[in-house]
Amino acid sequence: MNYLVFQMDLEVGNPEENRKIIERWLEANYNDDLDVVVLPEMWSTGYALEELKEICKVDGNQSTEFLQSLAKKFNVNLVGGSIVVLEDKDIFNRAVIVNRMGEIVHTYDKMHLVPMLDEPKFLTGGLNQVEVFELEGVKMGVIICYDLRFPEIIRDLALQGIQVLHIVAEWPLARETHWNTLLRARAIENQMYVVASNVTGTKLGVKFAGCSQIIDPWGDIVQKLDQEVGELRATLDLEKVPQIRKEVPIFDSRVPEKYRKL
Ligand SMILES: NC(=O)CCC(=O)C(=O)O
Repeated sequence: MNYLVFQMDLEVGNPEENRKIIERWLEANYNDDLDVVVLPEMWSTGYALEELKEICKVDGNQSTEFLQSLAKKFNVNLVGGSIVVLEDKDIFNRAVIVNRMGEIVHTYDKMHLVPMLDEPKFLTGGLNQVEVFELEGVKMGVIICYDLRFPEIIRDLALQGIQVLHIVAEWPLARETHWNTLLRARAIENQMYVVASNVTGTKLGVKFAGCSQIIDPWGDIVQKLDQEVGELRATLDLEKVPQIRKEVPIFDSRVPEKYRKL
């Protein structure tokens, strides 16, 4: 499965410009045998939290429709990062997954809101549990940034059978060590591929970590960026998932009846 992951430097509060950045980037980096393209968290707006409601009202569904037309134009599946969506009075931070035909196959609203970035003041946490989606017959999951700190939901996805976990993020440089460590831990403890797209650059006084990366089910880093704008390009060898789960059979060794329900 051939992946292309964008590490983006976005324009805060400017969805139109960010759509142009993504389209130009994909035009420059596209190739015919691509299966999945991954974008970061809140790529259309960044953390323009005070303006989000107004942006949502003016911009409407344009970013969702953009993802759908992009997928069709380039004949590629999109883990389309996340975008903000206004529903009644609530703003959700929503990951959108689109297949090659431009059909939305899955959405996920960020469940855990980040106090350090003031999210609870402006956003509503997702109401639904995490669910699996399929692209090209492969079971996958997506979570959003701070969710990475909550292994419960990732185990939930692993037990639902995912082989690839996507993390779309705007993770600050101040906590870069946490980012790198938790991504790797999630790959090792769940024996699955982890594909992480983060932003880079300094926005509204926050420097973002970059460090987008792909980690295999053994915990080895397949590819990783530093702080530059750029992309990861890698082929995931999905045979590794059952191989490693056979070699170290943690899913067979689990004793859930002994675990306290938290
Ligand atoms: N955008 C985010 O969710 C940032 C998460 C973060 O800063 C952290 O977990 O630390």
